[in-house]
Amino acid sequence: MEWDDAHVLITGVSGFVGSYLARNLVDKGANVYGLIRRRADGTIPKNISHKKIENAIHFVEGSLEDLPGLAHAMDTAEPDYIFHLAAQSFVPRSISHPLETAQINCIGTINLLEAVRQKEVDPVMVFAGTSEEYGLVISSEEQYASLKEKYHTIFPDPSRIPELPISESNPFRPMSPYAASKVYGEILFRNYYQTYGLKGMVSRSFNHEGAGRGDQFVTSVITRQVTQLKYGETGQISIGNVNACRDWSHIDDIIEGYQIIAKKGQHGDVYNVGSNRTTSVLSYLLMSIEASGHKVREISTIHSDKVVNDPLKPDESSVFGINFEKPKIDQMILTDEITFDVGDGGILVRTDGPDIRIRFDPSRFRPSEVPILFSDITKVKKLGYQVRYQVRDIIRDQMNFFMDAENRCVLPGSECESKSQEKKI
Ligand SMILES: C[C@H]1O[C@H](OP(=O)(O)OP(=O)(O)OC[C@H]2O[C@@H](n3cnc4c(=O)[nH]c(N)nc43)[C@H](O)[C@@H]2O)[C@@H](O)[C@@H](O)C1=O
Repeated sequence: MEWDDAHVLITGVSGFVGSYLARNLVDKGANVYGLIRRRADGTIPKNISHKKIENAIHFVEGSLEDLPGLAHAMDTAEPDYIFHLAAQSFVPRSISHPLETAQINCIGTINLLEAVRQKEVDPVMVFAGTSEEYGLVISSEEQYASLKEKYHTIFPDPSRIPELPISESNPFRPMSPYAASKVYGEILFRNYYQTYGLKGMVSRSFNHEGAGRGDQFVTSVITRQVTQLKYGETGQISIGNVNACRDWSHIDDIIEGYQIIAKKGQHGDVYNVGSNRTTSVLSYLLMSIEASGHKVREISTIHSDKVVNDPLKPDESSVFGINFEKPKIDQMILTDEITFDVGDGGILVRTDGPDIRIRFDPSRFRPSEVPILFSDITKVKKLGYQVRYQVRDIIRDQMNFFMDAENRCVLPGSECESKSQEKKI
């Protein structure tokens, strides 16, 4: 894709996605401008120094909450393209800090659009929307009945069951302040196109992961702990809801998706970007254990008597009327043949090496949960999008990242933390 000499402004350039996208666009010859908050201590964000792009991009100091600063960024960058990635993106944080989330994700987005409108620049803009906007997706009649009992009302009522895979016309049922803030942002983006003619498009990206993914997200939570276990730095793995199923993509696929939408998408339109598969948190964990060198033979719950032999055995039976490759344990979770809850205490994993103990940590369970995400990506594929990576590729990259002891370290104030201090400019 041609990016030579294009001026590209990225909000959230120091984040996980922003830094991958910036590296990729620099390699393709773009002039990349990154909106970045002023850092009193003059340090370079870790994601930027890891990607070795501190001298390859132009930093524009500013924040989404500061409209004059954003207007200045337009003058400096004169953008042909804007990727609006900056956000408070951690769902539990939005539950504990809803106002902060709204300030950054809602007010920040309208500030950006206002800066573009008032400055009369004319960039093509891509908004990082999310599969969380779909939120509560109905996967079976039984699940629908139990959700009705729990929430009393499901709005809007499903027009088909299962509502899977999720296409762009699925209804919004956001389940967190984060998800609601993204619905606001995307509708505003589309509204600014309809009302003012701003060339905004929306990528509804499903979960995307890779080396350097934020510490708090489940794929990093898992691969870090599995690596720590390998090095004898921990005795067990702590986790929350292992039944949740996600459509995990490799970050390198998702950043191509953003670019394809920018170059080939229709202004004012919306595109799912995902991998058209779904995998449980439990499978991600078991696959990570296998990636660390131990074949998984059997799992059994600690405080109850649920047992599954050979849980990662490939299964190609159809679920939701769709044939797709998944492990046996996911077939069981997706058809409600088995579910795990806090009362089970955890899971003992028998491998061809040591037994591994997984503890269910009640503080990691969410008060409102999105049970399943599984994308229909027909629309973005028509623009040329392709899924190149499997879930095991993501796990491999994350495990390799955590093989480096500095990357594994998260304990504040510890010796390894001081060694991994961000570089000074
Ligand atoms: C597309 C979307 O993708 C991300 O949102 P997310 O799906 O909430 O991502 P996550 O990695 O925090 O959780 C995934 C699942 O994993 C379960 N889970 C179990 N145990 C732990 C656990 O210990 N930690 C976490 N974080 N999750 C756990 C948790 O309950 C949930 O069901 C963000 O990028 C968001 O910005 C976004 O837009």
